[in-house]
Amino acid sequence: MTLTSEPPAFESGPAALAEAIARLPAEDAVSLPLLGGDTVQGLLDESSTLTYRPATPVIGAGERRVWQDCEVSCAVPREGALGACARRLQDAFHEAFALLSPTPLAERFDINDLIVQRYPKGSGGITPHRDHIAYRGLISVITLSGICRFAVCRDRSAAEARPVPAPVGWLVLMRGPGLYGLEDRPFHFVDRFTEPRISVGFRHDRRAPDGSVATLGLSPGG
Ligand SMILES: O=C(O)CCC(=O)C(=O)O
Ligand SMILES: [Fe+2]
Repeated sequence: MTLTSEPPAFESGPAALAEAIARLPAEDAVSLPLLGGDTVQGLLDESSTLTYRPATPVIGAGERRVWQDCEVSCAVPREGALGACARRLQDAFHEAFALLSPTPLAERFDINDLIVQRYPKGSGGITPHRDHIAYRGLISVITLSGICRFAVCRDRSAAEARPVPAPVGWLVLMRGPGLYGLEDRPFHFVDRFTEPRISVGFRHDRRAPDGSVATLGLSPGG
């Protein structure tokens, strides 16, 4: 039986996370350093053991079409390093929420959706899109390796693209519906893969049955 992994240390504390969250109504997405090299390596090691499938290359129809050029793994074990990172992130967000008044999110928020994405060098990335409406509150993406451009933009044509730094170990934090009572979702995209890249996304999916990664990840009696 595998032991549940220890939670990682974060390079940004609750105050820095709170400050980042408070900027989201105006900026749509912000980023900050989160994980040191050893932690990133542990997550990379685990990510290399997962099973991947090609992302559906085209989703949506007509003008709403989105192209995706990556592999995805949604089968992330809850008891490993990625699960421990999700739990730590969830706790850190709640510590940050407690520092902010009014509260940024007046609804349940737990991280119950983990996805690892692998993009080859030269990938077409993911064209401008909005994340699914079921992903509420805060959307987190941590870069584990590689280089690309992550940008927020005004529409599907990538108008007014504004890059959000996403170096290895950094958290890109994007607002999801419900944050500060805002229900719209920012358009964003990833492109310019000058190196292969691996990212991990942490989200709250309103459609998921009750039970966050935090609860699911606990070993019996733990
Ligand atoms: O890999 C990333 O940085 C996240 C890309 C994205 O926007 C998504 O998967 O919805
Ligand atoms: Fe997205």
